[in-house]
Amino acid sequence: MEKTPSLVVTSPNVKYTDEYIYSDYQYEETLVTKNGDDLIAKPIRKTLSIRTERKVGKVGVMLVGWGGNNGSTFTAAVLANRHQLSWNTKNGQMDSNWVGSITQASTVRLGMDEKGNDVHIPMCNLLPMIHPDDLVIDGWDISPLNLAESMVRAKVIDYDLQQKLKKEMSTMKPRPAIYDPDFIAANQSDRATNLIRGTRHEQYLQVRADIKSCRDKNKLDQIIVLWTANTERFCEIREGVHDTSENLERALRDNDSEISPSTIFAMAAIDENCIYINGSPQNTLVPGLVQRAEQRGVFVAGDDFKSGQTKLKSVLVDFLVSAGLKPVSIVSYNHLGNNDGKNLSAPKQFRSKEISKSNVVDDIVESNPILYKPGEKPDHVVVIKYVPYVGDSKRAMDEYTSEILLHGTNTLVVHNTCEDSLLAVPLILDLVLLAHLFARMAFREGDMTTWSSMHVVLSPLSYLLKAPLVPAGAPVVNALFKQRANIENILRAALALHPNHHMQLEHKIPFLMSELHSGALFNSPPHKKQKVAHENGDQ
Ligand SMILES: NC(=O)c1ccc[n+]([C@@H]2O[C@H](COP(=O)([O-])OP(=O)(O)OC[C@H]3O[C@@H](n4cnc5c(N)ncnc54)[C@H](O)[C@@H]3O)[C@@H](O)[C@H]2O)c1
Ligand SMILES: O=P([O-])([O-])O[C@@H]1[C@@H](O)[C@H](O)[C@@H](O)[C@H](O)[C@@H]1O
Repeated sequence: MEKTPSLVVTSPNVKYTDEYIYSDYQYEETLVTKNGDDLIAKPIRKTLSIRTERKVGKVGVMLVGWGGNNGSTFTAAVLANRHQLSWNTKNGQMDSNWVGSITQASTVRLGMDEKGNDVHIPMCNLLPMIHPDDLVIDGWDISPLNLAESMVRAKVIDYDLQQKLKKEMSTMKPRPAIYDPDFIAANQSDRATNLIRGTRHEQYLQVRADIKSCRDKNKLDQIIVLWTANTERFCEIREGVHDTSENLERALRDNDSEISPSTIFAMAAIDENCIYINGSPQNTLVPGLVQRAEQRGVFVAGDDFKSGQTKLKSVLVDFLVSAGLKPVSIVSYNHLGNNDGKNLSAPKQFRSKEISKSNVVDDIVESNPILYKPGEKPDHVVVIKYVPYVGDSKRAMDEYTSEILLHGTNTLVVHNTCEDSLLAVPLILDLVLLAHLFARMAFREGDMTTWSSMHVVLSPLSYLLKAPLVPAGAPVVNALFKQRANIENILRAALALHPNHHMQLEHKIPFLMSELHSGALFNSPPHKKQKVAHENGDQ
């Protein structure tokens, strides 16, 4: 395999030590105030110091729902890439890859070369990240099947590749899990034979013990617990139960029936100092759990992988509205035949998914008061049907109708067929890698003496999630390219690189064009030092 480019930033504002990358970054924003009908814009600038831990350590990912289509496919993908497996199909020999992962298969514009052409770098080469091959995988499932049997059941991986993975995956067996028939569809009961018995508190203790045993057995530095089990119904948030960390803990000890399995897993993860990520739409991360995460400084993220139909929606609606066109009707239909679709065929579980799939246009619509009056929204319908025959091959059909000039209309129709798990699994990898990276970053301003981590609710992961969880009071952003720019620019800031502005003035302003073509631009000294980046490391 060709050597991927490594990156060194030569700037007076970047300092590399053995332990950290330090950057001094000029964070700029424009503050706007309203004065009657006038808008007053005031640019501000803050000099931040950013510190990124270079050591990645040995990391485990513990999947809740490990035996599912996503869990077994994720495991297959990690192993296939680790062993650089190739396999035969009717279309010839196929090689392993991570297509669909932004960290492994997408690039970031780094800058321009001496000819003024853009230079791009793989996202995973910007800052130290876990290598997928090094991930230790473990997890739980209410189904007792080992991972090879789960892979066969999922019918996602090509047959010949399955044969090459079976032996190793047959040694992987999901740990018994927490099952509560009140939270997932009744049609899941036949799988539920691999269970942790006892009260909710006893189950919580067992999950903590599982995490400890995984950590000790594999000598892990960090574990990320990720929910890719079935969609649960929303839990009813109750005062005195879900509202504070203390009440949640008491309610758990009292075996309160409104505490869901996913909330128990999340609480156990947080209490074991493990990052917790919710790949499903239910409201696992109740207020008391977020408070607990804040108290303990443990990172959480959610909800619901943004893999296909919704991801496209967060691009199409952004394109339409930013083009001054007015989406007025959005109908998203899909059918699929996997177990996820079977679980979603139950009304309460579908409702969880309907919510996460429906809110994705709100921020885009609210950004344009020219087109939409306050509170006005497009008609928006979400339909999901379970059709066993098609299996994991989701068939999505969308219709977008927009008003155009002089009340004309434009209707876009999209048909999208895909193996749903092959779209979701790269997102699982990216969620793990990026959550782990953001957890290794710290920030301070001016003469602050202590470093501060990001807020424990990792909203930069919104790009990967349908219904992004954000810190209290923070705005929810769903527009896909704003979300991606958020990730890119945070990674760039950690290297004291300014956001990509795409102005390309070196190709538009004659004197800059001359500097570029004469080579003067490339020979100019780096900009002046803004602040010493702790010359001797962390003090
Ligand atoms: N494209 C996608 O596949 C996609 C996109 C977005 C969200 N999701 C969500 O990801 C989740 C998994 O999707 P999937 O296709 O792998 O579904 P799946 O049904 O194949 O896998 C879910 C697994 O979770 C297990 N399970 C159920 N309840 C459990 C519990 N309490 N503890 C442990 N295990 C439990 C089931 O036995 C099953 O093996 C679903 O909630 C789905 O809505 C999937
Ligand atoms: O990611 P996306 O394609 O918008 O949404 C998908 C739904 O359309 C699908 O029916 C469901 O089974 C998946 O879990 C996923 O949530």
